[in-house]
Amino acid sequence: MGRHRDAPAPAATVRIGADIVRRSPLQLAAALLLAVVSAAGTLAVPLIVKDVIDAFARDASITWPVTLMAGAAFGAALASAGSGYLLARLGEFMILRLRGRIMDHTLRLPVNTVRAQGAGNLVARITSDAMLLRAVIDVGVVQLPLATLTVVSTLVIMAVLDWLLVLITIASFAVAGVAIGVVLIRVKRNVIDQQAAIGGLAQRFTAHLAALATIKAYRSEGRSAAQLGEDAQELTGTSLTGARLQSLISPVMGLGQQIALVSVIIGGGVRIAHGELSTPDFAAFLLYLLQLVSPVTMVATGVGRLQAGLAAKARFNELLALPQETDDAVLGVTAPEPLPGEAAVSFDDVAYSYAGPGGPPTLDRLSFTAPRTGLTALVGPSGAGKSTALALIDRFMHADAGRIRLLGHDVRAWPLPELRRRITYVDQQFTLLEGSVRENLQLGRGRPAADHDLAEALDAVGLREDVDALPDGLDTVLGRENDLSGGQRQRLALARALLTDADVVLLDEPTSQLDSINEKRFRHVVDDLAATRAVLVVAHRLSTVRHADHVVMVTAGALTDSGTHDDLMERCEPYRELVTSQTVVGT
Ligand SMILES: Nc1ncnc2c1ncn2[C@@H]1O[C@H](COP(=O)(O)OP(=O)(O)OP(=O)(O)O)[C@@H](O)[C@H]1O
Repeated sequence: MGRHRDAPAPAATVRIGADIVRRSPLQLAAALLLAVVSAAGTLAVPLIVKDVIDAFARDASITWPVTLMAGAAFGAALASAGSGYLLARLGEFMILRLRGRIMDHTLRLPVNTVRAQGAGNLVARITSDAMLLRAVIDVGVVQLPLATLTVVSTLVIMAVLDWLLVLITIASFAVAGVAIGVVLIRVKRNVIDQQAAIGGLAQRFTAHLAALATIKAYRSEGRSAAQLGEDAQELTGTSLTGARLQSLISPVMGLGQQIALVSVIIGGGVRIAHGELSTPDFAAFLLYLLQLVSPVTMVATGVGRLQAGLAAKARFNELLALPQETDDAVLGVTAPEPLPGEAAVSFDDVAYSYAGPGGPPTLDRLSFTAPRTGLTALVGPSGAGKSTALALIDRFMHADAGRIRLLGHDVRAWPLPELRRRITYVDQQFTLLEGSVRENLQLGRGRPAADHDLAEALDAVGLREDVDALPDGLDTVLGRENDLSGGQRQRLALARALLTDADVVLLDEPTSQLDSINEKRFRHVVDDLAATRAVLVVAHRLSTVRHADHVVMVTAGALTDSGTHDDLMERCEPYRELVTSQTVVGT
C-alpha cells in the first residue's frame, strides 16, 4: 500500500541548520564572514598595542600603529553589527517559516488531538517556544562557533607570548568550567519545565476567557483569578530555578577570571624578574586575558541558551510528530463517483469509543441509512451518540469497527478534501470564523459567490436585513466588536450550507436558538435543501422530527428503531416515551 493520500510528509522535524543552509546560503556565508572579520579585528588590537608600546620604547612614530589599531577596532565593531543584523534576519525568517509550518500542521491534526493539546498550549508554541528557538540561530549558528574559535585563537596567541602563563590561565578557567558544566546540564531540564508551565498557564487562561460570561454570571472572577494565580506562581517557581541556574554562569566565569588574573600577574612578575618575559609581551598577554573573558562567558551562556533552544525544538518536534488526519485511499486513486441507487449515508455495525478501541463504547454496532434526498432526523436521549455519529461521517474521527459509507463508498475510500466537499457540516454552536460575513458565507467554496447569490441565501434564511444593518454590511468583520445572536449565527450557518453544492448536509440542531418565525424559516430552508440532497439532522425539536421523512432513534449508541414519525409513534415504545417525556422539545 502506498503512502496515504493526505498523510503528512514523513519524519517531520525541525532542522534549523539544514533549513538555513538550504534557504539562505549567501546570507549565512556573509554573516559568518563578517563575524570572522570582527573576531580577527578584535584579536589584532592587543598585538598592535604591543607595537605601540614597542614604538614608545624605541622613540619611533606611533601614528601608523595607532591608526591601524583604531581601524581594526572600528572595523571589528562594524563587522560585528553587520553580522548581528544578518543573523537576526536569518533567525526571524526561520521562525516565520516554522510558525507557518506549525500552524498549518496544527490545523491538519484531528479535532480530538487539538482538543487534547489545548488551544492556549498550542499558541504558546508559536510565541514563547519560537522565541527560544530563535536564540539557537543567534547563538548556535555563528556566535558559539565563533566564540569558541576566538577562545582557541586567543589561547594560541597567548601561548606564543608565554606558554607557562597560558597553562596557568587554562587551569584557572577549568575549575570554573567544571562548575558551569554541571549547571548547564540542569538548564535544559528546567527550560522544558518552564515551557510546559507557560503552555499550561496559556491554556488555562484561554479556557477561562472562553468561559468569561459564565464566570461572570456565577461571580467566579475571584476564584478564576486565584486558580490562574496559582498556575502563574508555579511558573514563577520554575522560572526562578532557571534564573538561579543562569545567574551562576557569569559570576563563576568572573571568579575563574579573577583566579587567572591573580595567578598570571604573580607568575608574570616572577618571569619578568627572571628576564624570561618582556614587559610589552606581558602587557599584550594581560590584554588577551581580559579579552578572553567575554568569549569564554559567551561560550558558557551560549551553551545555556542553546540548551533552551534545543528544549524548545524538542517541543516543536513533539508537536510535529503528532499524526495529521490520514486517508486510507491509496495514492493514485481518483475520487470515487457516487454510486447510483445507494444511500447518501449508511452505518453498518459501527462502533466507536472516545477512549480508543476496546474502551467504553459511545457507538455500539450502530446501523442505519439516510436516503439520497430528504430529511433524516437522528433522535435519542442526551448522550446517546448522535453528534458523534455525525462527526464520524465527516471523518473527524475514525470508527473503531464497522463501516460508514457516503454515496455508496466507504468514507475511508474518499480522499479527505473530496469527502468534505461532498458534505456540509453545521455544528451545534454554529461556529463562525473571525472574519467578514462574506468570508463566513463562502467558507469552503472554490469560487467566490456573486453578491446577488449571497443576498439570495441571506433572504432565504431571513438574515438579509440584519446583515444590511451591520456597519459594513457583508464586509463587516464578525467576532470582536460585531457579533450575531445565537439565532442569527444559526441562520448564517444555514445560508452557508445553501451556498455549497454538497450532496449531504449534516446539521446538529441546538435545543433552543430560534423563535417561532425563524423556526418556520429554518424548516423551509431545510426543506429546500432536502429536496435535492440528503439532510441529516440531530433533532431535538419535535417540529423537526415530525417534519422529517425518516426518523432514526439511537439509544446508548445503538439503533432503537427507524421509520417515519407516525410509524415509530405506533410501534416504538421508547420513541413514544422520548416524545411524550418532552426530551424532544417543542410543538
Ligand atoms: N470529545 C469527547 N471526548 C470524550 N467523550 C466525549 C466527547 N464528546 C462526547 N463524548 C461522550 O460521548 C457520548 C455521546 O456524546 P454525543 O455528543 O455524541 O451525544 P448526543 O447524543 O449528541 O447528545 P446530545 O443530544 O446531548 O447533544 C457522551 O457520553 C459524551 O460524554
